[in-house]
Amino acid sequence: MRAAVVTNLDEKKRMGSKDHSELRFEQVFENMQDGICIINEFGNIQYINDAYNNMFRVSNPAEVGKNIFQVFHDDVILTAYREKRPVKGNLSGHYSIHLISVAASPIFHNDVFKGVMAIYREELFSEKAKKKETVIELSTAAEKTQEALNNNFQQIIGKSKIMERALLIAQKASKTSSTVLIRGESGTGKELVAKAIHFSSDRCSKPFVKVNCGAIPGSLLESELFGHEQGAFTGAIRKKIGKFEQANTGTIFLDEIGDMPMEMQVKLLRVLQEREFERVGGEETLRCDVRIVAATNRNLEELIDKGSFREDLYYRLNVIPIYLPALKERREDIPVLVRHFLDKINGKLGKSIQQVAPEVEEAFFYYDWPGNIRELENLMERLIALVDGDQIELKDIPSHISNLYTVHYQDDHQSSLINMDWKGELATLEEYEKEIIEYAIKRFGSFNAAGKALGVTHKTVAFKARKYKIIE
Ligand SMILES: Nc1ncnc2c1ncn2[C@@H]1O[C@H](COP(=O)(O)OP(=O)(O)OP(=O)(O)O)[C@@H](O)[C@H]1O
Repeated sequence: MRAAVVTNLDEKKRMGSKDHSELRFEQVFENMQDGICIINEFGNIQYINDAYNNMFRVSNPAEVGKNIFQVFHDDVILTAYREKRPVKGNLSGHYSIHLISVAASPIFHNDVFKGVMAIYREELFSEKAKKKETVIELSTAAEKTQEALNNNFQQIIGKSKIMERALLIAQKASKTSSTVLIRGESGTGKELVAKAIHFSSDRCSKPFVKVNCGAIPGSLLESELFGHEQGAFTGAIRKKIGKFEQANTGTIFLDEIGDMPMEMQVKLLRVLQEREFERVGGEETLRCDVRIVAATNRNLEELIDKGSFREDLYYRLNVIPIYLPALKERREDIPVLVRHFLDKINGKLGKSIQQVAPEVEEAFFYYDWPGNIRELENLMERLIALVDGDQIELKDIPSHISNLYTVHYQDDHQSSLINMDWKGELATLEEYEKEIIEYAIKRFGSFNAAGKALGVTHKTVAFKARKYKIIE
């Protein structure tokens, strides 16, 4: 079966064993103008072609191997995967400057589900697109340069393609009143983006109200969101206006939405659907005109599977999804962020640290930043406050980060095989392979990252690591 051959294509390509029919498939896909994405039965991206990369402004090594629930916000492929049936649809128009139609089909081999293949087509010449020609031209220009982001978005630092793309989508979203769901690990800038959306929208002079749905106990959240009447419960001494009323005509930012208790999710769903609610203990139904921006660092799809997040609410919130990449996914932004924080924090603390030493920059580059930009910002503030000279040196930074520079420096200068021609002898191919696999795992810290650097899948790295007894 064609599709079954296709699912194994990328894996086999990487394992170096493809037959002629697979090669032909690959050539066909690479030359197609339609974007192709193939995911396996576990939802991991197995293959994407060049057209897909161009359409979504992503790159193959960064995307392949990731799980669709982490990177995709495309309901068509997600539904085809979840329900194992063919699904057709359009992307909402926030992914690209053009309308993109998607056809996703499940792949079965001997009746066993093997994954999904999706085809993406930009409807460049459709009547709809023609009418929007001017808008498209403007958007094309906008996509090409960071300068096209307005002031609010320019405060959000990041030159990487992946970040630029997220910000452009957010800026487009700000021009609509649709609900936005911002996803990303803690400290990736979700709140910053939510504010930029509000202040770029035509509601900018109206209130922006934030609610941290994870920090407020379930019992209090209802009155926090919708308010209460006097005497509604013990302690309700006077009437309270809730966040939805406060945000009327403006924007409400529902942070940590994944932590909202189930019973509140039903109530929120009603507001999303009907734009109305009652205060706790009240009879009167109040209407509100509020733009909703929600954010989460949780995997909502997993929560839905576990039964702790409502699927209907998920679809209501996920109208315009925006994914903010972790800092380790956009390491090329680290120098520009460091520069930004040097300028910002020097000003705040009245200091004049000029720069970080090149070794520090290198150590920052190798570090994974689990706390993302918040962690980098806090560290820069600490360093700027404590360092006396005009440069931040390797000795100034925490050892768990500076050690990375030392390890890389030693690796670069002591790799025995790379410099082993002292006897004029070559190692066997297997010996080279063992050393490079060992080196990559040590250097990148995970099979996934090592695989990306070597251009193979994480499974291949794990397989070879076991084969050479690098790990048990
Ligand atoms: N791209 C960026 N440029 C400049 N500063 C940034 C950027 N991203 C985040 N920050 C800064 O990092 C800190 C954390 O950002 P923010 O609170 O928006 O993250 P978050 O994703 O909402 O985090 P959490 O999920 O923990 O609420 C803030 O001080 C913010 O100003």
